[in-house]
Amino acid sequence: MKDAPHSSRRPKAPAPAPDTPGLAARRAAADAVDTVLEKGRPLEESLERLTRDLDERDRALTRMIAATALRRLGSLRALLRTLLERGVPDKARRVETLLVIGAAQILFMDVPDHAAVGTSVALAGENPGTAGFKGLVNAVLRRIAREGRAVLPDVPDQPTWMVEGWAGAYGGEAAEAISRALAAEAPLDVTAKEDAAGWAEKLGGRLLPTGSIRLVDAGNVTALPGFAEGAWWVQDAAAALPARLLHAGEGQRVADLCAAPGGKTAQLAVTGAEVVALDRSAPRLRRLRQNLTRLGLTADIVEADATNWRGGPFDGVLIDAPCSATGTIRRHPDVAWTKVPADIASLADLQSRILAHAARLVKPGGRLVYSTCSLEPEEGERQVEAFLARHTDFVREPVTPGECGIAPEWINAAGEVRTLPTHLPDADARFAGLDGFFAARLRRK
Ligand SMILES: C[S@@+](CC[C@H](N)C(=O)[O-])C[C@H]1O[C@@H](n2cnc3c(N)ncnc32)[C@H](O)[C@@H]1O
Repeated sequence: MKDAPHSSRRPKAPAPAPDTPGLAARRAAADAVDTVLEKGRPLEESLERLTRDLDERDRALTRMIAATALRRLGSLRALLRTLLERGVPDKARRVETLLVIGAAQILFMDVPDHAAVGTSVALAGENPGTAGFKGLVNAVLRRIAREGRAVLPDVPDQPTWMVEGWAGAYGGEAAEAISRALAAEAPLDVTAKEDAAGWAEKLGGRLLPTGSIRLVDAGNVTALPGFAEGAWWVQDAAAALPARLLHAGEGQRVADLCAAPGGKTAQLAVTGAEVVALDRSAPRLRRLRQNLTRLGLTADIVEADATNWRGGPFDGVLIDAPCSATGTIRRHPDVAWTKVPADIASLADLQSRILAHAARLVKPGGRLVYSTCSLEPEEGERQVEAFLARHTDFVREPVTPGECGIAPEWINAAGEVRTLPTHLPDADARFAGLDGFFAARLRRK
């Protein structure tokens, strides 16, 4: 296809009527995608601000469009490169965003093509810098609507450096499969305070071998049975494993050193152990407090830095360390585009400082569980190797197959948990997958 003329001589297009159906949602979605890509800000944060004045339906539509566009950005950008001889105009990056959100709706969402095309064209017309590209947006999106998914290049949806890193860690074929799995939407997993089987039935979900409950097409989470009364909380099935590995219980004192917003603190509190929930972020601790209140659980909440906090000693310490979160791209597709390789190195440095300090808080004979929701070995396997080389008073306590419902293929040769988005396959793709998590259990001699 030839690019439409990039005319700047055209008269400025009139602003569309503010009540064009669905236009506000698309504008917010485009703004959210721009904020993620240009400022590196998390999608959730942008959505909260940009959808404040929208009704519930439009908020959901905005979220779905922005998330789908970011989830499939690699192949959508490749598609645009094949369709635009001269590429996306450099001075009008917004044009690319309007094409990407339009194509995401046409190819991956249940939205009438004319609505996807019309709204992107209307948004192009709103801005003097993009109004000259209305014809191009219209022509490209109409062609995509005509040709459908057949024209989509089969390339990874995440940045090349990321996928190459996974190929180095897991092999080329596995990396391709991980990349594909991360481009799928994740199911909703929840952890029940008690009676997981009963709640699985009441929620119409599946009880997984690990004890988590998996739901698909769940809709508004807060409207589900048991939410208001605090019977369960949202937590990916893989994210629920590290706290279980501590085997905390009554009579024990345990510390959750990177605790907010409290998914793992809640798991530890349910066991009857005395729990210190520490985090350095006050706003995130506010969410932790709200979550524990809803669940009717208690913990000693501490705002402090885990690299120098004085406390303990504890029978068990959990470090769910701050990380690149590349294992959660199914749920947070912005992560693929807000992280750069240098982030991995600086996060690895923080992780090793937290680990080194946490070692001092563990009683002799006590356990230390270190976890990250990252696929990067620098934040998992390498981190633990380096820790053990420096701390000869700690040894690995290998995870055994079947323990906590953990499948043998989720355990590496060293006895650490390494889940991948390709794990827990299912004939019904909506039920498949796990977040990519790493968890090692260590014991102080
Ligand atoms: C992966 S999140 C924890 C998620 C939490 N464990 C859960 O299951 O809900 C990492 C947390 O580490 C906190 N954090 C980052 N650096 C920290 C530090 N130096 N000391 C304490 N907490 C820190 C962040 O504020 C963030 O809440």
